[in-house]
Amino acid sequence: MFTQKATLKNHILNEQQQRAVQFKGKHLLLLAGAGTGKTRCIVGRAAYLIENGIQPEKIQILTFTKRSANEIVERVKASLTDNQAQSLNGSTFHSWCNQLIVRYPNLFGASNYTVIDPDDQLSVMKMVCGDRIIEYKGVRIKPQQLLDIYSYGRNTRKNLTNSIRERIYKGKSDAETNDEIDIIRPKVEVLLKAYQQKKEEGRYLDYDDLLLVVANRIRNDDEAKEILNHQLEHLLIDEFQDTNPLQWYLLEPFLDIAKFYCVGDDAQSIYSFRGADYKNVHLFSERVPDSETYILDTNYRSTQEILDLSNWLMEESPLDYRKKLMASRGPGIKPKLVNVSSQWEEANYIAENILENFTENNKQFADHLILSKSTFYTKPLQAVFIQKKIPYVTYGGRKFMEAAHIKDVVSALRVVNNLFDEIGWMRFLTFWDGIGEIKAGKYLNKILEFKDPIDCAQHVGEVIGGPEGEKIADIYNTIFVNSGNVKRALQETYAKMELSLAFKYRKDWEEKRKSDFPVLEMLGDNYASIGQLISEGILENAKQLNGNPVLEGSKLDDSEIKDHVIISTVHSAKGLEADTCYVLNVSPKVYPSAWNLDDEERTEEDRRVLYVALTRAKNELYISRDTNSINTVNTQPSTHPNSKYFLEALPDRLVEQTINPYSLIKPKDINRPNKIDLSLGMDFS
Ligand SMILES: Nc1ncnc2c1ncn2[C@@H]1O[C@H](COP(=O)(O)OP(=O)(O)OP(=O)(O)O)[C@@H](O)[C@H]1O
Repeated sequence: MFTQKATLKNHILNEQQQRAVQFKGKHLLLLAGAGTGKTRCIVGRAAYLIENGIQPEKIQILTFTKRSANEIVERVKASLTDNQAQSLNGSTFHSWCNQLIVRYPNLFGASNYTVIDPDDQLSVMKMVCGDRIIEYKGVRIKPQQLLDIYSYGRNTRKNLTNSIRERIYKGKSDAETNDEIDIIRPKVEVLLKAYQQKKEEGRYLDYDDLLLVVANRIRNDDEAKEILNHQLEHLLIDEFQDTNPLQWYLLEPFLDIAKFYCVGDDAQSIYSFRGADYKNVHLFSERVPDSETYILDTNYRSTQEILDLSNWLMEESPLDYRKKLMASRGPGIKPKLVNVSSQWEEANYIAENILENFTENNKQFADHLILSKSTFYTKPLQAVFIQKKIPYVTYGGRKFMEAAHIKDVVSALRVVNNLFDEIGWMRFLTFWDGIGEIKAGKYLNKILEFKDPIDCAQHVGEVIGGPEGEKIADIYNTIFVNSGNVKRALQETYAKMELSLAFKYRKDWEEKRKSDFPVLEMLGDNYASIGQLISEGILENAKQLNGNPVLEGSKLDDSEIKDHVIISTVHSAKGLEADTCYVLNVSPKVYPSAWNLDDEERTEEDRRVLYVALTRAKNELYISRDTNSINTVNTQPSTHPNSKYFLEALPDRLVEQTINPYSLIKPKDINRPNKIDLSLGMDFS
């Protein structure tokens, strides 16, 4: 019987939510609008299952970011007593597959493989392009784009021709594009096959491989199904609208193993560029026998004014989202549409507004969330915040394990973990002064002839020779001896590399990088083996390490523990909410993007991006836009019928329109432009 205590302790549920949490059938799709309590239902469902006797380790929560996985698991733990949910597992798709591979190395046949991150993938692809210079020169596509085509094809399960069309030609299908694709397709094929070959030789798994390795095994091997059948009972999947065909290919065979609890909102699908297919939501009942669909439609986050604007935006769409959110909280303040004339002006008005809220309105910095389509656009804002001493963090930056100095140290561990890890060796060897790529390549050829790590430990010093050889052999041996104690291995390695690291990164060693190594050692303490650190650590964002947050760009960040404003891309803001939200640059040519105008699907995705942004606000919503671009549209409405600017037909009643009160006074110009003479200024004699 369902225990009221657990669910009521931390989250009150309405009738619809209660019914969803206590679902008795086999598979459920919980289809719900923004702020209607989807996260609350996932948390409640996990708590409900555990309270009703399901072992927590047989429940797997799948989310799109590590952050939301952690948040959900923490909330489940907090809602139960006696550490009941201690072993509950929440992870991303990649991380989950990786855990399965690590747990069953023989079953999945991937022991001794090294997981490579996007930077490493690029290194491999660059090597391939260097080896296949004729094909590479013939395609005029950058190595990163080749990887995009490859990953897009695998994630969407589209063929090479269509993947090239989508990634390189933005979906255009005119005759000219067809001819071009026909010419480059065979060369791209050669390069991608060489990339696959290179992965095979180095025993590398890229992120997509993790999913494919697990999916193919479970699909084709009854023994694998049988084993997992005993391990797993419930799969709780968040943001189901963002799953892509590859993820569905992975999930589908699990329908026989576990009960699915999928939660999603088709109006918040914003990942089609990564191959997400929100039709996974629409096709759910067809694809999943024994499934039911429940709906949640009462919004608890925002006031009705904020929802009226969000509802209007979706009603304007040619697609029928059938979403009309009603606020349980009732009316509040109208959203403000602030017209600014430059990015700096926008940044200043937001900063002033936040400071005013902080000093006069009793709000905290953490009550403010700033949303932008791109991180790049937020740079002036960050500069103004630094200048005005407003504490902030950014979401959507470089991850801890991807920082160069961390990768240097980890490369030493990688080569001990996998003797054939060419990328690891190249990084580790070239780290040392006096060893360039050519020398490193020569050493590598010899190193690859070693039989095993012991052979390598004994002879690597001779292969390299000189003091460098001694250092490398010393580090290799130290790690080898300490391979059962990851923290120790990291400590020793760092101690032996510290001087060289300090020299290599002398520009910002003290201020930025040095303090990351205690963090790396703490990270190491969480892993039982070096292999696990490498494969999982590369996937995990160390941002929330042992509850000690780490700043983007990898520095330990004190302000995270204190009060701070969050500056986030809309894509990283899924699931976030704040009292006051500022949505930056809601201008023509941005919503939708100028280059998406002739593509309805992309335009609609931009609409959903804006919808996600607007629905983050609880009480106050500020939307800013650049007056210069508005003028362009307003003066030419008839010549630009396809401008499709989302706010073009915005009814006055939905917003309060203001000119930035902090705006710089504009100089008064004359009406008609003067002519200029460009033949002046040069003496041709
Ligand atoms: N039954 C309820 N009573 C009171 N508050 C609720 C209830 N359900 C949800 N809320 C609150 O509403 C807000 C939104 O809930 P939640 O984050 O679970 O929604 P969501 O559907 O996951 O949102 P989104 O998809 O937009 O991120 C939260 O502040 C949550 O605490």
